[in-house]
Amino acid sequence: MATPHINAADGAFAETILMPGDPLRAKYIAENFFENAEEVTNVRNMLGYTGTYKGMRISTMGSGMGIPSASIYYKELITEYGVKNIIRVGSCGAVSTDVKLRDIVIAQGACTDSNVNRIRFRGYDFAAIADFGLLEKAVNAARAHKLSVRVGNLFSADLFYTPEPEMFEVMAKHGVLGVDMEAAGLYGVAAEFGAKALTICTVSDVIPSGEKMSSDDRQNSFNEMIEITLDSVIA
Ligand SMILES: O=P(O)(O)O[C@H]1O[C@H](CO)[C@@H](O)[C@H]1O
Ligand SMILES: O=c1cc[nH]c(=O)[nH]1
Repeated sequence: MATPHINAADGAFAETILMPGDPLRAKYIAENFFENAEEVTNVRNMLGYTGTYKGMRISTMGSGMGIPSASIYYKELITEYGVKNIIRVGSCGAVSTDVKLRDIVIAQGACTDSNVNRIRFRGYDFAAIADFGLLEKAVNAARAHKLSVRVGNLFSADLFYTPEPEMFEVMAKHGVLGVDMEAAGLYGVAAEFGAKALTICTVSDVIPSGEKMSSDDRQNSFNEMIEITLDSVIA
């Protein structure tokens, strides 16, 4: 039922939902990839839509930026709307020049400087990992599209503007592929409330070289990632 943050009717969401941080990317996904898309929620302009993709009922909704915002929507979608599979379709910053602008990164796991998973896991370190079935299907869909993807660790940061930029080198040394702000929180919420989760990101900037996409590109140009994701969920 409706919550303080989601004003959709009961049953308004499909079991599988694609969640970018940006609500206008959710609108773009609904308008350009779904058939019969209908807006189902708009509290705070955090837009959500349900339609079909190749005959399968599917939803998309923005999560906002950062683990605290996104965790509210992830949790309510699971516990109040029966959502079973959440796939974050985000952007990330590469921490090494081996990872290029527009590369697609699938987060098998996510490190973080956020305390949320320690709060929910009684102070211990929770290994924030993707659902293997969703991950495997996404990799297979990328192969079918003849697109190479990077699979590995992201780092979900609380601060976009970090006071500790030297950490990017430490991350690169440890094989982290990029920085986002939600994946580790999504994996923690999914584990706590019994849903499946995956994060797929397109590299929107390369931190060591300073290359970056415009906000318009981040909103409207992630078609390859969206196609892989949608084809993986109908597989
Ligand atoms: O493009 P989205 O999905 O919002 O993801 C990334 O972009 C935002 C920061 O600019 C953060 O939410 C980060 O995780
Ligand atoms: O969270 C993010 C997303 C894109 N680029 C970054 O540097 N950080």
